[in-house]
Amino acid sequence: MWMRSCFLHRLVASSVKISEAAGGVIKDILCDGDLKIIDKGGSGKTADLQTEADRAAQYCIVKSLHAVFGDKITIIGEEETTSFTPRIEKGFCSKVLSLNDKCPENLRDINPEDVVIWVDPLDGTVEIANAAKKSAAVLAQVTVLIGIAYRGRPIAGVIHQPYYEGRENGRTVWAINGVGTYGMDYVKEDNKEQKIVVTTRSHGTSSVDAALDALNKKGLADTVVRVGGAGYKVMRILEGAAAYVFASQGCKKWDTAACEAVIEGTGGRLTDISGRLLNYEKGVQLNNTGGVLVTACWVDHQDYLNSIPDALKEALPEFQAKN
Ligand SMILES: Nc1ncnc2c1ncn2[C@@H]1O[C@H](COP(=O)(O)O)[C@@H](OP(=O)(O)O)[C@H]1O
Ligand SMILES: [Mg+2]
Ligand SMILES: [Mg+2]
Ligand SMILES: [Mg+2]
Repeated sequence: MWMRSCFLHRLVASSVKISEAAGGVIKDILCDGDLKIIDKGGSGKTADLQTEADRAAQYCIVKSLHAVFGDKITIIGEEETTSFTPRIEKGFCSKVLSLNDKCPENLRDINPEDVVIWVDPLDGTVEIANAAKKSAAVLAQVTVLIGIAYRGRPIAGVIHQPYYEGRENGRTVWAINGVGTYGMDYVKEDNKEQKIVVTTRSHGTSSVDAALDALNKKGLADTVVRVGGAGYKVMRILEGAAAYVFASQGCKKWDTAACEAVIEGTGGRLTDISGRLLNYEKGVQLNNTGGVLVTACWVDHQDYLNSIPDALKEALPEFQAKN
C-alpha cells in the first residue's frame, strides 16, 4: 500500500511508527534509571536539561527517517545524535496510508526538498529530570513530537505519548492538513463549563503570570493548570482545556510544529501571543520569541489575543538578533 501512497502520507505513516519506536527507547532508558543528565546551558536563570532518553530518542528518529527516506531530507531536531540505540524503525502506519485518497490535491506531489521535519525527541524533559518520583502523572507529560512543514508552514504532525493510563504503547495523535486529526479514540473529554488554561510548570515568568491574570479577569481562564511539555498541553486541549498560554520566550519551533498541525486539524489555532503565524522554514530562528497561544476550536482565538495586554506583546519581539 505504501508504494501507491504519496510522499506526505508515507512520511506521516513512517513518522507515526518512528515516534512510537522512540517512545519505546525512552521507556527503556527511564526504566533503567540512569538518565545521565546534562545542562545544555539555558538563558541564564533556567537550566536547559538533556537526558540520555532525549539523545537516544533523537538518534532513533533521525536514523529511522534517513533509513526510510534517504539522507537528503531536512531534519531539524532539538538534540544531537550522540547516543546510539539499535532501534531503527522502517514500518508504516496502515491507517495513515489507507487515507491517502483524502490527501488534498495541493499536497499530493510536494517536493521533498521543500519539506522540513521538526523533531523534539522528548518534550517535557525538565519534568522527568527533576521528579523525585516518576509517578504516572509526571510520566504522562512526556511526548515525542514530529512536525512536518512545507514551504514554512506545518502541514502534518505527530504527537506520541508513551505513558498513557498504563496502555503498553501509550497513544499517538497525528494530523494531515485537509485530512484531519486522528488517533483520538482514547481521548476523553473534560468538562467545558470551566475554561481551563494550561501553561508552563517549569518556565514561569512574571509575564506568563500577567497574561494569565488578564485572561482570568476577562473570564477566559477560570482555572490555570501548570503542566510540562508543549505536546502534553496540546493533548490537554484535545481533552477539553480551552487554551495553552505561554507569554514568554524559550519555547522552540520543534515544540510547536507538530502541535500546530494537530490543533489545526481539530479546528483550533496556534499563533504567537500577538496573533502572528510561526515560520518553520529551514534557517529560521529556532525560538518562538513572540510566545505561544493555542486555543481549542470551541473558544475564540481572537478573544484571547485581544485580552493579553499590549505591553506584554510589545515586550516579546517577533525576532531576535541572533539564535
Ligand atoms: N526558558 C526556556 N528555556 C529552555 N526551554 C524552554 C524554555 N521555555 C520553554 N522551553 C521549552 O519548551 C517546551 C515546553 O516548555 P514548558 O514545559 O515549560 O511549557 C520544553 O521542551 P523540552 O522539554 O523538549 O525541552 C521546554 O524546554
Ligand atoms: Mg520540547
Ligand atoms: Mg525536548
Ligand atoms: Mg529541551
